[in-house]
Amino acid sequence: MWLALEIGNTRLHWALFIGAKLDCTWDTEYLPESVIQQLAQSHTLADLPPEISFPAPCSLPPLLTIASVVPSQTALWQTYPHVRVITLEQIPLKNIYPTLGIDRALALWGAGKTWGFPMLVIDAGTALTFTAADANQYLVGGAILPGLGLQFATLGQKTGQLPQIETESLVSLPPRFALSTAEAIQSGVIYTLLAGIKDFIEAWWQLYPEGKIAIKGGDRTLLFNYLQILYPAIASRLTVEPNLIFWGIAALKSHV
Ligand SMILES: Nc1ncnc2c1ncn2[C@@H]1O[C@H](COP(=O)(O)OP(=O)(O)O)[C@@H](O)[C@H]1O
Ligand SMILES: CC(C)(COP(=O)(O)O)[C@@H](O)C(=O)NCCC(=O)O
Ligand SMILES: [K+]
Repeated sequence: MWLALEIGNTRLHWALFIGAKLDCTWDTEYLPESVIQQLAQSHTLADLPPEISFPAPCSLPPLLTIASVVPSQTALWQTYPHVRVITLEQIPLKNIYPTLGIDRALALWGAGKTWGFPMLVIDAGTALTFTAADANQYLVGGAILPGLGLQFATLGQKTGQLPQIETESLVSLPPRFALSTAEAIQSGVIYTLLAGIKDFIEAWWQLYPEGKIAIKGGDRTLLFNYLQILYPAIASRLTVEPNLIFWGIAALKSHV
């Protein structure tokens, strides 16, 4: 049994593996150093700090594997006794550049190993990223832009009169030409984000007409639902899967 931890820019994503089998996954907030120390000293479920919200009714896995794009958080978690931090060199993709995010590399590897290459992964997380590899598992490249939550947060924080829009408050598509401030922000951010995603997907299919696409990240469901309404032909070729990074980690385990 082993634990995997993906550290994103908003929160922590956990997975419990039994051998190579992904048993369960869950998310938590960032945890303070005191909780990490408590986790390190825990031997049974009863000792566990409640913040971990560990779901398995059994003894604690000794090994923790971390994939992080937040250096300050990596440093914090390195105090855990049996920790393994995944680095880019361990990922068999070719043509990767040294500062590529480990989350992007792992998600692409996990998706490609599962469904095949060419593969494009869209990560609708804190940042929204596109990351693609060709049939020979060469990184084609990608793009990074502010994610849905970050676009709303930036408008709320860097202007004098705009309210903060919460992504949880979004349900149906806003009117395109809005007559209130809140809906005008929603319209601007959502329709341009979806048009941008559509444009990247079309460019991907220009390059690789049979190229596969997977979407992950905290805003995946919301964006996928909107895509189904606006661009159903595109949505029908997308696979929604939150655990691509953990699949990537599992695929590495058998590789190294
Ligand atoms: N419980 C939640 N806590 C935080 N963000 C959430 C939650 N549920 C959905 N989200 C959405 O997920 C996005 C962050 O994506 P996520 O993939 O979790 O982040 P990261 O991996 O970058 O830490 C935010 O923009 C937010 O809209
Ligand atoms: C682009 C990211 C910030 C995405 O992080 P996330 O939104 O998943 O927390 C992360 O993958 C990162 O820091 N990448 C390094 C730069 C690059 O990939 O080129
Ligand atoms: K991520």
